[in-house]
Amino acid sequence: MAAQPKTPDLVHAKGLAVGYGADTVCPPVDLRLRAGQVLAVIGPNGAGKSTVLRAVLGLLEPLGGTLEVLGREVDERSVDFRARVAGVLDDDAWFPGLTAREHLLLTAAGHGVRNTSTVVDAILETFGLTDHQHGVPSAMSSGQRRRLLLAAAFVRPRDLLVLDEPEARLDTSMRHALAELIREEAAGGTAVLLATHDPVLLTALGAEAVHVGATRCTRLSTAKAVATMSRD
Ligand SMILES: Nc1ncnc2c1ncn2[C@@H]1O[C@H](COP(=O)(O)OP(=O)(O)OP(=O)(O)O)[C@@H](O)[C@H]1O
Repeated sequence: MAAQPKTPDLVHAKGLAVGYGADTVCPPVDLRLRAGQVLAVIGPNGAGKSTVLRAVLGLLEPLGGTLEVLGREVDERSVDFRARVAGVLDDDAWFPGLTAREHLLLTAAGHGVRNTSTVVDAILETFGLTDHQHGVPSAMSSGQRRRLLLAAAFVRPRDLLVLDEPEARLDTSMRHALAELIREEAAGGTAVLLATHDPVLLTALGAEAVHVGATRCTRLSTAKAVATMSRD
C-alpha cells in the first residue's frame, strides 16, 4: 500500500518564547496544528494567550524557539501569508465612514472573492447582522461589532483561522452558532487556533488545548482542559 502523504503542520512552534521588549510573558510553548484541526490555547487572564496568537499572526517577533506557519517562518507581509491566514484579535479597527456591509464587501473583494454581494449577504445572515448592515460600526453594540469582526474573517478565504476569545461579548445563541461555524471550518480543512475562556465552547469543539501556565505550557485533552479551566 502506498504511504499516505504526511499532512504538513500549518502551525509548528517549538519552545516558542513570546513577550514584549526583551521580556517573555509565559513559559515556552509548543504548538502543532494541522489542516482540519482545532487547537485551543487556555490559561488565566494575563497568562500570555493573546501574545502567543499575536506571534503566530506575525504581529510580534518570537523572542526564542522556532515558529513556522504554513511551513515557513512567519512573514505577515507575504502575499501567501495574508491570503491564507485570517485572524480576529480583540481590537476594533474600523473605517469611520463605512457601513458594516461595506467593510465586509471591502474585505471580500480585497481577498479576491467572487460574487462578493452574495457571499456578504450570506455572512451577514449567519452572524445576525442583516438588519444592521447599513449602520456604521460606531453605532453598533459591542456584541454586534464583535460579530462583524468575526464575519470579516469568515468572508474571506483562509487555511488558518486564528481567533482570540471569539466568544467574548457574544450572546448564548451566537456562541452556539460560533461553535457550529468553527466545527464546519475544521470539517472543510481549515486549521483553527483559538484562545478561549469558555469550557462550553471547548467541549462543543472537542478540541485539544495548550494550557499556558505559570511554569510550563502543557498540551491537554478536551476533558483535562475543561477541568483545568475550572481551576484557573
Ligand atoms: N503591548 C504590551 N506591552 C507590554 N506588555 C503587554 C502588552 N500586552 C500585554 N502585555 C502583558 O503580557 C501579559 C500577557 O498578556 P496577554 O494579553 O497575552 O494575556 P492573555 O492570556 O491573553 O490574557 P486574557 O485572558 O486576560 O486575555 C500580561 O501580563 C500583559 O500585561
